[in-house]
Amino acid sequence: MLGSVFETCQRGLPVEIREETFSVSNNIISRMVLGRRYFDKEEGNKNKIRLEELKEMFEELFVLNGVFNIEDFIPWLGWLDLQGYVGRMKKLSERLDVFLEEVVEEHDRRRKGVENYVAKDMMDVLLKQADDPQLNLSRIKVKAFTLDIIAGGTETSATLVEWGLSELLKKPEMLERATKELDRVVGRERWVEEKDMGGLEYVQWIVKETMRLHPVAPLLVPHLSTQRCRIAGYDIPANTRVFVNVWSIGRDDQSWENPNEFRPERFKGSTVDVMGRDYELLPFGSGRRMCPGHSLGHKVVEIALANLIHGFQWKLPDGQSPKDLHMGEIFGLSASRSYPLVAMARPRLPSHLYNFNSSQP
Ligand code: HEM
Repeated sequence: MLGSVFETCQRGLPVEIREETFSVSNNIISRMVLGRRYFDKEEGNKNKIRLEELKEMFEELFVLNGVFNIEDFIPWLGWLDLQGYVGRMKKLSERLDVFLEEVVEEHDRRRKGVENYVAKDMMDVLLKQADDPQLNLSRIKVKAFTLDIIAGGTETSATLVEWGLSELLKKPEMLERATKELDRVVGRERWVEEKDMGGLEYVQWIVKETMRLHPVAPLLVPHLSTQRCRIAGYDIPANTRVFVNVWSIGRDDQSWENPNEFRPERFKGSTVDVMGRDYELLPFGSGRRMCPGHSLGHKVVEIALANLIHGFQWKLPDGQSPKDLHMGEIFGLSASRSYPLVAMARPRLPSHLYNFNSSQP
């Protein structure tokens, strides 16, 4: 990501932040789950799918997961598909399946005939489990599980880093404070590493504040009550579909002072965290069904944002002032920016640090 941003600014071009953040989070998750990068920015690599195409499919997936589909509530209207969502879902599912089939087949070929094959990635592990008939893990379940993890781990982190940088571009004094902290803790001779994060208090506050104002799943994922219960005076019968509005909870003036303002310092001396224990801040949900990737996702967002701030001086393109930067969001399962963030970057570290070896699989 850093090498790609560097190349773009060397050419004097504005950086499309989302392209970069999507690419980095997707590469991380794809190498963990599928064993290699399956996606490429460039066209024409026959072993890889165009990243742009995947991004477009995931955006559609998140929009369709969040839409209000009339037939979910009035099932007898189902055959009409009044809003056309079901048709879109089927089309998308076919497109995603082509990719997933290819991945499963590649993994199957690799394992075939190899005695005591040692799993190299998550899909290998799943396919090995699927060999056991007692587990009832069909091929379709392996594909569904894989899709959940890739989609859950890509869109979310990418969206948050884009929001974080947007907020900082709106408040240049905060960007400056974060840059100074990075210079003090990391210095200008290297990139930020995971072990540095403990000392980067202000950057950590920025990430928490971004998650408070821009929870990527504003209504979490729909839940179902298993038993009858009463919350804040409301009776909720068993088997009720429940939405938890973490977007509103994060902006509730009973819990937060000046809730609509982006103010990372509010976390100074506060023990409120994002791990599901503090109900006023629930970007990953809470309890049994909270995000299983929360620890990874949190780290990816922190390290990606920290390095973007550390490695580059950022400003909005000519003619755009911070107050003009539009902060509207799209409503879907995830709340991303309605207008992608575009910004100008200038390298601020010694030039040899931008020489990246991109030979990783
Ligand atoms: C900063 C990044 C991330 C954020 C903000 C985030 C947020 C969330 C939220 C809010 C939920 C729903 C929880 C609920 O309804 O209570 C969720 C579920 C889920 N997330 Fe994440 N997530 C992130 C990263 C990841 C990563 C990296 C992975 C995979 C490695 C992942 C995989 C999943 C899966 C599979 C679920 C569904 C869990 C279930 O239904 O039991 N997420 N995530």
